[in-house]
Amino acid sequence: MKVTVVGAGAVGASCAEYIAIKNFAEEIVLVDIKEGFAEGKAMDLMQTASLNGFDSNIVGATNDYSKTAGSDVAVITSGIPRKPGMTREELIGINAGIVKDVATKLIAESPNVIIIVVSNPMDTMAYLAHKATGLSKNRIIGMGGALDSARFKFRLAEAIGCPQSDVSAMVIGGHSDTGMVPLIEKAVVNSVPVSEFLSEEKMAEVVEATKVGGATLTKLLGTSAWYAPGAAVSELVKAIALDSKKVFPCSALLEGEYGLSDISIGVPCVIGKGGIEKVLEIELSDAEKAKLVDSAEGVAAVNALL
Ligand SMILES: NC(=O)C1=CN([C@@H]2O[C@H](COP(=O)(O)OP(=O)(O)OC[C@H]3O[C@@H](n4cnc5c(N)ncnc54)[C@H](O)[C@@H]3O)[C@@H](O)[C@H]2O)C=CC1
Ligand SMILES: O=C([O-])CC(=O)C(=O)O
Repeated sequence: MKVTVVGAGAVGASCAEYIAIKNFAEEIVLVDIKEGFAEGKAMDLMQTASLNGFDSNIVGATNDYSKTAGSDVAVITSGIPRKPGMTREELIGINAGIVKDVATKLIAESPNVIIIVVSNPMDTMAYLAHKATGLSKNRIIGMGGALDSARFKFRLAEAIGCPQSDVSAMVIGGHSDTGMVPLIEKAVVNSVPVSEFLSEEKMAEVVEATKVGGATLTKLLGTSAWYAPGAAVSELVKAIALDSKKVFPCSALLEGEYGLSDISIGVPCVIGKGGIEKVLEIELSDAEKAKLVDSAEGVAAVNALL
């Protein structure tokens, strides 16, 4: 498998590192507009190969898309991150132009590529990538829910005092501070509902901490996070590479599912070699449905700014 990662900054380099360490890709191409930056990150990462025990070849390129030709998967992380106090939506002005340009260049070199959109505001950038490229809906995956669900599991395990590996939980909806819908009623610790362990008040705290997970880290770091985002992307790429049919919440273009259309938003998806192979329409409670509809209104309002 050949994977391109556009943007060799914090998230892009983390994606490349986790993909390399998981050792399922033959080649990883890092692309950035900053002269020499991607080449430097690629060389630095390649010097970890004997230490970390991987065989992937990592190459860097300054804005040279010919190096990306024949990619199976391309991850778009190019663009600016938010600073403390900002929302993801405020990044649209700069990032929309970058995502549109990059998506078009990627398709020109790799007509069969599956694109994973990471740049924020992610749901709107995934929607824009659809509009700009006309690719079929299975081939554009917005990454947000995989990360938000990992943060939800972290918060649940912390509150319950159990290992994260025992927690199964999912966040759907828009990847925004107010739009995420952590499905607390469906969250379990090895099949036991989390309500057996946590009070209503504690569950509400966990949900709130999950929704502002990115903002909390941005305040601490001065810029947004990269380790968990990179790890989340690497798991999506791995599911495609291994055709594993794993379920992740991803921002998918909806055509009537959940009563929503003409919008990319986080819903559970089966991920395999075809990208989004299926959007799963799970049973939602009335409260969950109402939150998803609210979230979709928020995403649609941002899409209208394109
Ligand atoms: N969807 C998600 O869950 C997450 C999304 N993000 C988003 O990912 C994006 C990247 O974040 P960071 O890596 O922290 O930022 P960063 O500033 O560290 O890296 C971005 C890189 O993109 C490059 N770049 C800018 N324009 C480009 C172009 N036209 N072509 C190629 N490269 C270009 C920059 O030179 C820079 O190296 C941000 O928009 C951030 O909000 C970050 C974390 C999670
Ligand atoms: O918070 C941000 O701006 C970056 C991001 O999407 C995340 O870490 O969830």
